[in-house]
Amino acid sequence: MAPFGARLTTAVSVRGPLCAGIDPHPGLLEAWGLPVDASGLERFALTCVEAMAGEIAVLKPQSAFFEAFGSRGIAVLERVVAESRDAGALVLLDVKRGDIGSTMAAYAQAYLADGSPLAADAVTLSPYLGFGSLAPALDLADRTGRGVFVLAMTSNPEGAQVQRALSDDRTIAQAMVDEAAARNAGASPLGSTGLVIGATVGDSGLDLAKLNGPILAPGLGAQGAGLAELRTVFGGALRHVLPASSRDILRHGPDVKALRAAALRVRDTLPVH
Ligand SMILES: O=C(O)c1cc(=O)[nH]c(=O)n1[C@@H]1O[C@H](COP(=O)(O)O)[C@@H](O)[C@H]1O
Repeated sequence: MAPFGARLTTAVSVRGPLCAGIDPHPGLLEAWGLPVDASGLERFALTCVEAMAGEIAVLKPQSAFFEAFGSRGIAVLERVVAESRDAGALVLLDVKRGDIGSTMAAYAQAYLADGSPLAADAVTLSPYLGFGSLAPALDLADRTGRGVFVLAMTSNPEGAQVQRALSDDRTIAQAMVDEAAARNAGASPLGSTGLVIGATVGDSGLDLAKLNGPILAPGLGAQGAGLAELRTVFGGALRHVLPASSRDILRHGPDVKALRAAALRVRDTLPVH
């Protein structure tokens, strides 16, 4: 497989820069008239795939909502990953994993190894056990043409306690940016070590000039961010940003056409890269 950074660049140039989240909140299942059980989860998630996987560049299923239903939920997640990819979308599996290196290698096998039932195109990772602890996942992703999005500055206000703390005159978040930049140095058109920076964080103080990698920007819609906030947070780095929205799109279901139209509407408000 070609490197993730290259595949993402192509997908965004063809389909536009939106990452649509598949977050089957129990409240959304109810709002769609579905039972809050594994069968409702399946209907919800596969409706999202039917509506969006043929049109949207990146789909981001949030693993927790599937795990909540145990093994039947995980089976649904496997189908979401496979069917979304079959329809041409890239799948970013939102698992926010981070562990000591030897265990991280097992998470890497689960999500980034060829042939694993849950292998996606990319995953979200948490570097707050130390960026270096993620090496087994970053290395495997590089070997298999997959990508990672490492949490740098998250959209929740509590994140600032850790992420904006200073260490050696730079914020912890900037240290994560610099680590990712080192991994991406020399890659063309774009490296495969991405970052997560919330669209809601305001003035981040981050220097993104050398990142040379994709930036996932959740917080669009339900968390209050729009185009103006994206411009404030990212300025000149906006061309590498993949804005993400979940609930603000999903509330338009269960009608497939209405859901698809909502996703396309959001996509078409975003700046073309
Ligand atoms: O990694 C993420 O996707 C993520 C990081 C972050 O800083 N903030 C954030 O909201 N997210 C995820 O993005 C999605 C946001 O959903 P909505 O607020 O419904 O658009 C959820 O799945 C969150 O877990």
